[in-house]
Amino acid sequence: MHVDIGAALASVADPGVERATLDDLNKRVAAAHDRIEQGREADEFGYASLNLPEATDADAIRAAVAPVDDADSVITVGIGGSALGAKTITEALADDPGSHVVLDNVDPEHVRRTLDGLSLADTAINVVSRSGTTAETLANFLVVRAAYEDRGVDWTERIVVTTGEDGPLRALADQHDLPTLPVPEGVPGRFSALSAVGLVPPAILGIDIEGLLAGGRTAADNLAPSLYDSPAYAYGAMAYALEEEGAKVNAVMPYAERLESFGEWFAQLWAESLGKDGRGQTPARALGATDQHSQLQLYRAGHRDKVVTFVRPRERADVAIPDPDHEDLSYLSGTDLGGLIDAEYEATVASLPAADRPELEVEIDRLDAENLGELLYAMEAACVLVGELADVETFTQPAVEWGKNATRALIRGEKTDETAVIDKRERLRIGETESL
Ligand SMILES: O=P(O)(O)OC[C@H]1O[C@](O)(CO)[C@@H](O)[C@@H]1O
Repeated sequence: MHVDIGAALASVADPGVERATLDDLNKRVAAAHDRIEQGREADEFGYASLNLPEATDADAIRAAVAPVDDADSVITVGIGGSALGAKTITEALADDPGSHVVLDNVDPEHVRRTLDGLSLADTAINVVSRSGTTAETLANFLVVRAAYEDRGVDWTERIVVTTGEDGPLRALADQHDLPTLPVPEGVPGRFSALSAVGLVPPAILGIDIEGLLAGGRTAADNLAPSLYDSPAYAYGAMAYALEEEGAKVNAVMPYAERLESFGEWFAQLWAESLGKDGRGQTPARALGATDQHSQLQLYRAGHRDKVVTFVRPRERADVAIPDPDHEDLSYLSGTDLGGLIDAEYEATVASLPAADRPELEVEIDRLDAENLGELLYAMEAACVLVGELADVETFTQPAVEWGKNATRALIRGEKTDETAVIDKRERLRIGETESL
């Protein structure tokens, strides 16, 4: 994996980072690296995330999924970091990405349609919740369990549960003596892709989880006291410096359909870790080449408050473009789709500095287990570095609790501080809808 930060230097971009500023920042990168390494050595809460490639027991995961690894499909019931890592990995690496469906929302129509579309006898259930209490996950699990029972499929024979030591999900697993895996100690969900939290569906679907962990180890080995020696820290330091210069939005634009969910995973990692104390880059999700025809106008000519992060695998599949039978399409003759998307990548990447806008490039050799594991780990390490440089609480997410408390009160019909806010919310309704 390599990162190219040249097009975000102030010499070519606004906002941009002066080389001297970056060199000064590198002194703080060295100190942050020491703090991170100290946290890793002590397996400190949060920093333990960066020990997963060594700490994760791939054999234990394979043993836990053995009873269900003949399944044609997997349904993951989880949300946030308990779903996005597995979703990213299977979308990128599964022979059939459609063999992993993820219920990470409680939209009744979507849940019903998803369950109706599955042969439950051939589908393994992967339930994941670090806390074991998340309402969406527990509600969806109860619905999934009832669907298995309604169709006469013994759900207790088709399930793996990954959860913490306490909570209703752990109690349920113990009650039914279900195969369980522990969530990694001291690792927030968004950092847990390279643990059982992210690796159970890949293991069931025959993906090389050992290769993912090896890639994570490669990225870990490449952490260094200088950003000029570490792709992960180069990315993190430049993203931080760009935010300081006004780049409040980080649009992640992978040029690979199978990395679309990577953008969703990155969004939680970046937003939930760094959105603290009135700061944090807003992660925008884009996809190349598609969003050249959608969001690129804004990235090139909108507010000077963005950096675009391009991600691409160098190796591409060969899909020939048949000779065109119209002279206006003669430019397509002799190339293939891989050549076309790479030309579009080069053109779009260059179009940002051509409009003196910053962009960062992250490149992997190919989309395989090792390279994806390296990419995931590197972005996690970059995020931890930004948290150190920004001096925020990278590993907690207190701001999400208000909504959870309000939801529980509304469901229970209780009057709380939160429901009082809901009741007196400022409204100015325009238009008519039928009142239910
Ligand atoms: O794994 P759990 O405890 O169900 O939490 C799911 C997600 O919800 C959050 O706690 C936010 O509410 C995320 O940090 C986490 O990934």
